[in-house]
This record gives sequence, structure tokens and C-alpha cells, in this order.
Amino acid sequence: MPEQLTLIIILIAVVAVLGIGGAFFLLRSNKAPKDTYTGPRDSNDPAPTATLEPEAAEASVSSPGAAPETALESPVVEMPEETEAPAAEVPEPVYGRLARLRARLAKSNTALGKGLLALLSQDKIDEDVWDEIEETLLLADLGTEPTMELVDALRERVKVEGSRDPQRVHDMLREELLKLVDPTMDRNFIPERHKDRPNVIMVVGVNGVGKTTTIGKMARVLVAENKDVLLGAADTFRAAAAEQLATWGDRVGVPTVKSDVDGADPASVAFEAVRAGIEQEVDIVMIDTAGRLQNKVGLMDELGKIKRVIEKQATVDEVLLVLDATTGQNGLTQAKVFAEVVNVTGIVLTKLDGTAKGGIVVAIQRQLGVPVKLVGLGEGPDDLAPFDAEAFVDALLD
Ligand SMILES: Nc1nc2c(ncn2[C@@H]2O[C@H](COP(=O)(O)OP(=O)(O)OP(=O)(O)O)[C@@H](O)[C@H]2O)c(=O)[nH]1
Repeated sequence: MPEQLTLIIILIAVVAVLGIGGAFFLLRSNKAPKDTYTGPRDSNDPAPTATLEPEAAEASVSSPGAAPETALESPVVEMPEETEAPAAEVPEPVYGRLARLRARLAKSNTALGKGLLALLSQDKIDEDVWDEIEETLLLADLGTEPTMELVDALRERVKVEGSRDPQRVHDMLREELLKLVDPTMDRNFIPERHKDRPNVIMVVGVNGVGKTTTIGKMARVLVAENKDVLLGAADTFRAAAAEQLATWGDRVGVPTVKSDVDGADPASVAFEAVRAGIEQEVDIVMIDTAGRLQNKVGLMDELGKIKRVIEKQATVDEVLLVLDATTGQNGLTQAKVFAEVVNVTGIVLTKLDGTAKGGIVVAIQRQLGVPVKLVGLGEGPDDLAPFDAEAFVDALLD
């Protein structure tokens, strides 16, 4: 009898120990520490409690509606099933868009073009008039150096050619403005897929410049060019941004890789997006980023890490910086900070429809030495146009 009692006590003890252990195991597996990432890790990341190597991260790719597999604090990357997407829209063809949107550009920049033409067409151009010309250019955000260059060139030509013939003045101004805008820059923004992997475009810029909207519009542009596109919502700072991006993608049948967790690791989402892009053999993967400008070191850490993680399986072929044309000098300052942090290869200038400061195109290109590739001219889904130097200058002058 005492033996039986001892046996029962031992059994109860064993069950109790197993129960506590099991509960602890569940807690551990369900509660990833705040700082752990589901994606690949860099050497400078904090030590993980449970390491998820790139291969293991595959487990976190799931379809919407599927039961969450892991802890809620860990980012879960979702790949919407293509079958769930609504019937895809057919976006407007890309070329010729600037012609359609030209009126908007011309409308907001009347002061620049028309003002200059009126000033230059006067019978006598004295110093006061030259001052006014200079002021007009500076007010249009052309920048000091290009303004001086343009005024000097115009002074020289007016001296030789005169200013009586309006057509001649128009042509003269057109030629000189065109030189500043530089039609020789490579503005191609429709990349080809690499033989074994997609072309990867990283899109950077501060919140509110129109970055997510621009990626959505660009997805349409690329789809209109028969490209297979996949979006990566690595702007995890604001969860709604990922939803917004996915909605843009859904409209044209483009999948989006995103995390449902606010503040999930952006590099992890970028990694998953590129991997999905490789697996699905798409042509182009576009990665949205948050790029908060709280300080340069933070920005450098975030964007640098996203880039490094992408480069574990592909190359970052293009870094597009999105800038809001209405912010003037502030935009230039932003551009400078981003250019110091990442290798910006092209610029998308948004909200050019809402500003008379078309000269910002020249100032930004000069500042960064990279071309403006696309311009945003409205809130409509197809109000993004490839930048064309000649059409742009013509719109300013007409
Ligand atoms: N008029 C005009 N509005 C634009 C243009 N591009 C974007 N917008 C508007 O600018 C606002 C901000 O756009 P978002 O795409 O949300 O900006 P964001 O930079 O991605 O901001 P976050 O998502 O917070 O990172 C939206 O209301 C857009 O419709 C443009 O070219 N012209």
C-alpha cells in the first residue's frame, strides 16, 4: 500500500512537471521577442532567441485567411492569391501620357514660361528687365547656378540676335531651357529582367511625398508595358501603407508581399518579396520603404539593411527617390540626405501639377547628378508620366 501511494505521488509529480514544461514551451513558441525578425539576419542584429534563417523564413509566407502559424508579435508575410484579385484593369499606355497631361503642367507653370517670354520680347531689355528675368527663374526654383547660367546665355544671345521677333525669342528660350533640362540623360525606367532573376527597384522618399501612390501608378505603367511585376510593402511603419499598396497592385493583377504587423522588420519583407519574385519568375520587383527622416543614421541603418538583405539573393538595380515638387528647397535638402545614404539612380517628381515651380526639375538633377525619370501630374491612377525634356520645356513655354 505505501508502495502504491509512493507510485501515485511520483506519477502526479511527473504529470505536473510535464504540464509546466509544455506550457512554457507553448509560451516560448508563441511569443517571439519584440526585436526578433522572421527574415534573414545581419551580423549587427541583436541575438535572436530562435533564429530564422532565410530558408526557414519561408514558413512565414501564407495566404490570407490561413490560420496564423506563429506568434502575433512576429511579422507574417502574406501573399494574396491571384485568384482573389478583382478583374484587372487595363492601364493607359505609357508613351504620350505627358502630351495628355501637358495642359496641367502648362497651367501651373504659366508664370514661368509666359513671364519669361513677355520679358524677353520687350523692345529694350534693360538691367531692370534682366533682374526680373532672374527673379522669375529663382521663384520657379531653378536654383542659383542654373539661373545665372541661363541669364548669361540669354544676355549673350539677345545682344547678338536681338529680341524683336517673338518666334526667335521663343526658340532661343526653348533651346537654352532644354540645355539646362538636359535631354541626353538616360531616363529609361522600364528595366529588363535579368536572365535568372527579376530586376529590383527600391523606392525611397519621406512619408507623404506620394511614394506609395507612385509605386501603385508605376505598377500600372509597367503592366501597360507587358511586364510581370511584384510589389514588396517594406514600409512597415504605417500598416495602412501596405494595404494601400496591395490595393493598387490588386487593381492591375499585381501581387504584393506584405506583413500584417505594424513595425515588422522592413528588411524581412523586402527579402520575402524578392524571393517570391524569383520563385514566380516576375520581371520586376518594386520595394516600397518607409525612409523616415528622423535622423540620418536611422535612415542609413534602415535602407542599408534592406539593400544588404535584398542583395543576399539579387541585386538592387535601381533606387528611385520620390520627391514632392511643391516642397521646393525642402525637397532639395531631402534629396541630399537620401543621396548620402543610398545610391539614388533616378528621381520621380510628384505633384508637379500643383506648383508653379517647374524649375525644380533642373535644380534636383543638378544637385544629385541623376535624371528625373517620371513626373506625377495628378491624383488619378494614370497621372504619372515618363519625363521627356522636350515636352516638358514646350509645356512651360506654351
Ligand atoms: N496632385 C497630386 N497629388 C499626388 C500626386 N502623387 C501623389 N499625390 C497625393 O499625395 C498624397 C500622399 O500620397 P502617398 O502615396 O500616401 O504618400 P507616401 O509618401 O507613400 O506616404 P506614406 O504612405 O505615409 O509613406 C495622396 O493623397 C496622393 O493622392 C501627384 O502627382 N499630384
